[in-house]
Amino acid sequence: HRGQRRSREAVANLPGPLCPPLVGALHRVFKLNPKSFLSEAKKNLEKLGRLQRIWIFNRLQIVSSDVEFSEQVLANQEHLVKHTVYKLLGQWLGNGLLLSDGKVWHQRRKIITPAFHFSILDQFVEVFDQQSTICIKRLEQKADGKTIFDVYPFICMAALDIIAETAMGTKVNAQLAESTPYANAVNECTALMAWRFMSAYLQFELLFTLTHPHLKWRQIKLIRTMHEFTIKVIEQRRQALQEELEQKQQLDKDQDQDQVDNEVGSKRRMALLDVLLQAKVDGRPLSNDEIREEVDTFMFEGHDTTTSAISFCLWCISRHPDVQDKMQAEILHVLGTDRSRTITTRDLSELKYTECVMKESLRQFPPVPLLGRKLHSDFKYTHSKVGDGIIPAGAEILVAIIGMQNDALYFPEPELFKPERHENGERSSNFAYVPFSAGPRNCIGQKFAQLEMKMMLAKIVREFELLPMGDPVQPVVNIVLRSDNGFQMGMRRRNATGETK
Ligand code: HEM
Repeated sequence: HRGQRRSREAVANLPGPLCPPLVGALHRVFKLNPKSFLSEAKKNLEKLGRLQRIWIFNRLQIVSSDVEFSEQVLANQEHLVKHTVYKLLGQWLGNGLLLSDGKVWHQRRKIITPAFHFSILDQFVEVFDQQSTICIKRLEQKADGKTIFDVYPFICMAALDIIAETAMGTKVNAQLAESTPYANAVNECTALMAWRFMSAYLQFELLFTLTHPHLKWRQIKLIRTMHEFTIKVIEQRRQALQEELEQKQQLDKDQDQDQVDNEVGSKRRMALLDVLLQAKVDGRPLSNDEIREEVDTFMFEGHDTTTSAISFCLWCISRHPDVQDKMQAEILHVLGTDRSRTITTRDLSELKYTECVMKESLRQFPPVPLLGRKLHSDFKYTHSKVGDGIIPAGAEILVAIIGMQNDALYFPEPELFKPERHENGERSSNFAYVPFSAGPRNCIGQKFAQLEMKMMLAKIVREFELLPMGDPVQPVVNIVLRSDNGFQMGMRRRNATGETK
């Protein structure tokens, strides 16, 4: 009780809604759902300011759209434990990089970082190119200039194919008719988790189990399907690597080095999984289960976020013909008229305006709209407006990326879609724009995601004119940011020089 009083005193300087003793702001929580979340948050922001404290029972939540405060949270090297809400994903992702903390996270982050090295990502660009081509073929059926459709499922399947092939080196054919049970399970499980995330009580495993036993059973089955598949792939890759190593040693004995490299090195593309198989922690390799947790984490983090990012960006492009024209001219200039030519990392690096379009869409619609930490010790902060203070151990902090990136203080007229604001890279604070987070727990897949996004956007805009047809997006927070009514648009094919018929 005394601890409670101390905590309440510690944050008394921060504004917050009325929080009666015992229950706290429970009345507010009942009002929240994914649809109301963003509008309620906006109302609170206008009423209470950028930094707020909210008590729910005896749990303290600090909600920050305040760049000065968020910077200190994100850059902090000690407070790296995730918010309780992330536990929802625990049975699927285990101790993978997204959820782990402490020593496990430190060690894993260190050995996984080289897996995202430029030389590895460079090989993946070929996969991005090939899978985007399949995506375009599938979109053709809708591109009659008249049909209104939701682009989301098309992008989602392409993103799933991309992450499976790059993370595991295995095709799952989500985009083709004969998709694997694994691809279906990832898709269904992601949807189930997003649905559970929508409700305050379904997030708790016990309450979910008690109220929806059939869905709990389904969840167990889906997770088992995914885990069995991932483990099988890991065992196969481990064996293949071993065989290659033996073959290389044999060749080494008889031939010169150049020939060995040619025959073995060029055999196949590395997958993120191969890097994990060769990694060692304190002299020992990772176990199959540890590797599985990481591969599952890539599968989840690496397709849901990019699908949201690409879908929102395509929708923004469809609603801004002037932006689309400028982007299309750049794509034509850099990639030329031969659509069969393979697109390289170098080509992508020259698409400067396209990059600004991506940045602007990630600003307005960040796929990860909020992120959260749980404090295991007191957190001291300094602040030019509310003064210096302490957030007590046990509290949870939510950093509202979406709030900071749509703040007129940092982005004048934030509701306007203006890629040009990123052209000279000027920003009053680096931490006002953090779609991939920042600091020690930032997104390890940032470069991967940017290359994938650029490839898909460039190829789709080169092939089709996106038309402003259908209803506007209705952003909702479903783990990642999605749109409640999909991403509606029309499309019309372009000829090689970019004109539409
Ligand atoms: C546009 C796409 C993406 C966005 C906006 C995004 C954003 C983020 C953000 C904001 C975080 C921090 C989460 C937190 O603090 O709780 C994060 C972490 C992470 N992301 Fe991404 N991400 C994207 C794509 C990817 C991809 C493609 C991969 C993998 C291939 C990936 C893998 C991860 C992992 C493993 C973490 C946890 C890192 C750690 O805690 O050490 N992400 N991402």
